[in-house]
This record gives sequence, structure tokens and C-alpha cells, in this order.
Amino acid sequence: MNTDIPLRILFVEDVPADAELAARILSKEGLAFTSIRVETQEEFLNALIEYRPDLILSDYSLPQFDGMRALRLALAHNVNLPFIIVTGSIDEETAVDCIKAGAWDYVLKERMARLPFAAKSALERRKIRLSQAESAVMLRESERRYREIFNATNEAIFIDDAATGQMIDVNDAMLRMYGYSSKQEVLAGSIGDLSANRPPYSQAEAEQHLRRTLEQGPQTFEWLARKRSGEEFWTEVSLRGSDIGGKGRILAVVRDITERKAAETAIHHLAYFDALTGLPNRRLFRDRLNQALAAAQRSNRWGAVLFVDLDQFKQINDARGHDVGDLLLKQVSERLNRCRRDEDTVARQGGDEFVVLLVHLAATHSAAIRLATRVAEKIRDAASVPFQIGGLDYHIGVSIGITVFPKATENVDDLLREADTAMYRAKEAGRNTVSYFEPAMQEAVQARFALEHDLRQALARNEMRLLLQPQVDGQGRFVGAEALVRWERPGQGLVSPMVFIPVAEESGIILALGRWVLEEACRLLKQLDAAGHILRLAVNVSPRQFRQPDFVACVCEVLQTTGADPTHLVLEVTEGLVIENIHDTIAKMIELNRLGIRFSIDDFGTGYSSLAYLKRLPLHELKIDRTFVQDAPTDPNDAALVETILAVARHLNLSVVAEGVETKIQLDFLKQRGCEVFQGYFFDRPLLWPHFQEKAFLQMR
Ligand SMILES: Nc1nc2c(ncn2[C@@H]2O[C@@H]3COP(=O)(O)O[C@H]4[C@@H](O)[C@H](n5cnc6c(=O)[nH]c(N)nc65)O[C@@H]4COP(=O)(O)O[C@H]3[C@H]2O)c(=O)[nH]1
Repeated sequence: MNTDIPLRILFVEDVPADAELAARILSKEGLAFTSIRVETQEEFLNALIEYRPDLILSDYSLPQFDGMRALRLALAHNVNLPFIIVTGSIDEETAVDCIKAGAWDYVLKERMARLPFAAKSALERRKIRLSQAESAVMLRESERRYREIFNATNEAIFIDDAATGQMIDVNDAMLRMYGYSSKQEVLAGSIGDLSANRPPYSQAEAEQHLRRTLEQGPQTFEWLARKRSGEEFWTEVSLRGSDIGGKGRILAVVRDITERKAAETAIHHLAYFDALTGLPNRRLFRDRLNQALAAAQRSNRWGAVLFVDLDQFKQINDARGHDVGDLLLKQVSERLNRCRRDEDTVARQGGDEFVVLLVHLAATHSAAIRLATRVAEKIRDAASVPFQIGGLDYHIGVSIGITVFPKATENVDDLLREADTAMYRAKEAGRNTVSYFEPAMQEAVQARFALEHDLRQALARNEMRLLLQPQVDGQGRFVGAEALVRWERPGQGLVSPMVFIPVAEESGIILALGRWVLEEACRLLKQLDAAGHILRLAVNVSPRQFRQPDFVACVCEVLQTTGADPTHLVLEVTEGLVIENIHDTIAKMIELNRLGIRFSIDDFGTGYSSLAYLKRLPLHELKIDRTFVQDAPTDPNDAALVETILAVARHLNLSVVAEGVETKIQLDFLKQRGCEVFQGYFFDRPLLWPHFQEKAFLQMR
């Protein structure tokens, strides 16, 4: 209570001298107060409202009023107003009745010395009561606010009991998201009712997540949820342990990510499936072949690749039009699909070419050839039955080339080339035939060894060159460049990185080579900066290089020794690198990002295109792969993919560089769709440093 403001005491007393005596006694004990005295009910009620007393000292019996009535009226007015009976004559029973009725104390007139103590302690109790009442109001207010937030958010919130996993409360958004009309209905069920309810989205797995949250801290994961109607939908769940009201709780915040998932699936489907036939496309086929090759090398089980080309398709397509051609391709796809086992893959390679991957065929080379030939014959038989389109019969033949794997040191490209070569041989042999590839294996092995051997010495012999390919804006002005390495191999001119980077990667030479590239790029960057060119320089980082534990330290060292400005350096990484070891990758990226270095995802769209991952990375830019750019103006599939990538980039606030722009048509296509930075032969090939410098200089003028 604020001691500066004097207390207001209301005496209910018919004898003025008694009231004055009480006042004197209180003053003497150091109480500062003002007071008034009333005798009737009317005066009393007025005083309650007008005078607003802090303390009432009331006689028990008055000629025109009585203490008990005054007490009831005071309580009705304010239960926290201290009321003390001060009386000359009261028996113990009446005193108890007064206390029971709500009086705070009573003091006998013959023992007035006790009055100050009674008054002070009543005032003290009043203070405590008021502060308790205040806390209760605040608590109610904070509970109300929490409820409001709890129910106003668009995210579904669950509160679960940490010990039993049982749901205790859910918010309104949860009811909307899951299609329930009442909390009771939700709380009567279990988490299993709200999940797809099959591994890995069942009750048991949900409980595992809850346990893990308790043991390891907050968890975020994607979850296939189920509405009351049975409809399944994708969510992102964040769990965290919490102590609510002293009880162990788990708080689950659930977001509906249906749209994000749909975008991911759309990108994936556009990137990996052929729009016309619905078959896997070339990209997916390469992935599967890569995996099959690795598996075959491990297990020593042979597999095969069949290259299938339709004879006479071109004539039918030209004569009867694309609609007939398209229908024919669809029917062929269906028949090819019927000739394979579940584990095999039939893909459309492009145009009227198809490829078939047969896995786990046989334990020996010869048995594999026999079985693959049998499948090829089956395909030929299936294709020999006329195709009916628009009431007409169309006859086509197929030429099929076969190769088997694994053969030492062969990769996916080698196998596809072999099958293709074999298919051409089949065509030469008079069409509608099957031909088998005879490998000139030894030669290839030897060439590869020689390459690795020479590459090891190339750095020491100063045979590496770093070319810069300009990146330009819509007006053709330089905004940056990509550093691309070449090997000036004696007697062979400039060797493409496509030839030696895979070997460098496999043999570990990439570590020294990558360091050299970074140093050289930073040195050039410093020179550009010094000449007043504000350009960003992008450097490719190989997965193996990035995964070195000292990669960050290595970059810092190079920046320090060269004096290059880290904010002008862009590191290009691939999607595969990011996803393989996401935690380590993010940690390194964040560290480098803090220095000002930016990150670009190379060949975006060819990998996993997982938006969930992308969002977690400190990224600056996506690069659209040149295979998409090149076909985008003519291939609706690639066009849609480019548009989706641009939309994703806008959504994630990333800039986009389109790679491999070779024609004005491609450039216009990209510009119209909002792409702003371009790289490709249409502007410049990768240039040697003096040439690049000269061009950059001319631009400045
Ligand atoms: N058809 C066509 N191609 C165009 C056009 N414009 C640019 N290119 C080529 O596209 C490639 C773009 O580089 P990338 O996707 O990073 O692909 C690079 C990159 O993955 C790798 N690479 C190159 N230099 C390095 C390096 O220093 N370190 C690492 N780890 N990898 C490198 O080798 C790949 C191939 O490099 P390059 O042969 O220089 O091929 C370069 C470039 O010359 C165009 O308009 N049409």
C-alpha cells in the first residue's frame, strides 16, 4: 500500500467520543489516515461509494443501524474491504457469528489497545488478498491470450502427454486441417487414427518420434497424415518437449505441405518421365543403369542393356502426321512394358528410340547374352503384330542392339554407346534384327590407365588451364563468370573436363586439382577486382573436395593468400552433394556463407529437386541445366520444367542462371519467363584469361 496516501477509515459509530478515541489510538501507533463517521444505513451506503474507505471500524449495536447489517452491505460492496467490529459489549458467540459472517476481526472497547494491531493486520491481509486477486486476473488474461494464439494459428497444434503419448488438447486449426468437428472426437482417438497408418507412418512410428523428442530434443520430419474422411495428405511435423503446468508434455506443430509436395512431385515427374508415353526418360534410365551397374559389379550377376529402334516409324509419322505417330509410340511403349519383369526398366530414349534395362539376368556372361537375346526376340514378336490406329493397321519392325554388363571399367555412357552401336549394326544387317556388341575391351582399359597416369603429373607440369565463361544479364552485360578447367595434354590439345574430372574424382587427384582451380580462380578474381570489374566468379566444387574435413579451412587459406574478396566468390555444388550428407553440408555452407561466399546449385532439376532440403540451405542461386535450356523452346516437358524451376526460385527468393544458352530462341524463351542471368555459346564460349580480360575491359568503356 502506498504510504504517501493516507488511509481512509470509516467509523460506524453513534458515539462521537468513541470514534475520536479510536482515531487517537490509531494515530498514536503511527497510522496516517483520514476518517469520517456515520450512524445510519443511508450514510453508510453513501460513504461506501463516495468516500471509498480502506477500512471500516463498526460498532455492533447502534440506535438506527446495526453492525451485522453494515457488515453484509460492506461485503456485498467489496469482499476485500476490511471490516472490524469495535464494540463495548459482545458475547463470544456473537463475535464468532460476526467472524463467520465475514468480519475480519473484533475489538472490545475496554481493550482498545488491541485496535492498532487488529487494524494493521487486517490492512496487511487486504494487501495480500488484492495482490492474489491481481495475479488471478493476470493468469486468466495470459491463459486467454494463449488460447487465442493457440486457436488463431493456421498450423495444427497438438499437446500430448509425454509419458503416455496420449493427446490432451488440440487447436481449432487441427480440426479444420484434419476435418473433425469437435475436439472430443479427436481426443477420444489415437495418433494412429490421424496417420496414414502403414509403415513408416503408423502409430508405432509416431510413438518412436515422440520418444526420440524426449531423448534427443526437438525433431522435425515429414509425415503422411490422414483426415477424418480417410484422405491422406502430407505434413511437416515439429515436435518439442515442454513443461506445461509442471507436467511433461510434447508439443506438436503440424503444417500442411500438400502444395510443396505436389511441386516436388511435379518437378520429379517432369524431370524423370517422358510426357507422351509415361515411361521413364533418359535421365531416370541412366540413374537406374548406374545403380544396376554398381550392383552387378558387387554381386557378379550379369545384366543387359537393349537399344530398341523402330523401323519405318519416320515414314509413318511423316505420312500420317504426328497424332498417329504419337499414338503409335504409346502403343509400342505399352507392348514393350509387357515384355519386362517388374525389376527391369523400359525407357524412352528420345524420338522412336527406346532402351531396356534387364537386371540380375544370369551368373555368367554367355547365359546373360542368351537370356537378353530371348527378351529381344520377345520384343520383336510383340512389335510384329500390327498396330491399330483409327481403324487402320500399321506394320513396323524393330532393330535391337544388345550389350551386357558388368565388364571391367565400363560406365553408363560406355554401355549406352555399345548398345547403340549394336543397334546400328542390326539396322545395317537389314532391319528387324537383333545384334550383339563385341567389346574392344582391352583397349578401353589401357586408355583409362594412361589417362590417370598422365593426369597425376599434369599439375606439376603446369598443364592445367582455367577458362572463364561470361555470365550476362538481359542486355548482354557481364555480371559474372564461371571458371572451367581444361587440360592441355601434350599432343592432344585442350582436353574437356568431362573426360578427366570423373577420373580425377575416382582417383583422388581431384583434391589437388580442385585446390589449384580455387587458387587460380581467386587470383583472377583479385585481378578483376583490382581492375575495377565487379564480377562474381563461380567455381565448381566436386563432392569429394567438399567432403574433406578441412575444406572450409582450405578455402579460408586460399582467400587469405590471394586476397580475393569472398563476397565475389560463388561455389557451385550439385544437388547430389547436398543431399548425401545434409548435416555436414549445411554446417560447411553456413560457415562459408558467413565469410560472404555464395552458393549455387549446379544442374538443378537433374537431381532430387527436394524443396524441403533447398529451404534449409544458405543458397543464393539455382542453375538450370543446359539439357533443359536447349530443349525448352521445343519440348513441352522441358519447358514446363524450366517454368517450374523459375517458380521455385522465385518462391525461395533465389536468383537463376540459365546454362547452355545457344540460340536467340532459347534466350527469348527464358527472358519471357523471367530468367535474368544467362551463360552459353550464344554469348561466349569459355575464354582464356587474356581474352576474357580484354572483353571485360571493352565492356567497361
Ligand atoms: N553445349 C553447350 N555447352 C555449353 C554452353 N555454354 C557452356 N557450356 C558448357 O557447359 C558446361 C557448364 O559447366 P558445368 O555444368 O558446371 O559442368 C562442368 C563441371 O561439372 C565440370 N567441371 C569443369 N570445370 C571444373 C572444375 O574446375 N572443377 C570441377 N570439380 N568440375 C569442373 O565439367 C563440366 C563440363 O565442363 P565444360 O566441358 O567446360 O562445359 C561447361 C561449358 O563449357 C553452350 O551454350 N552449349
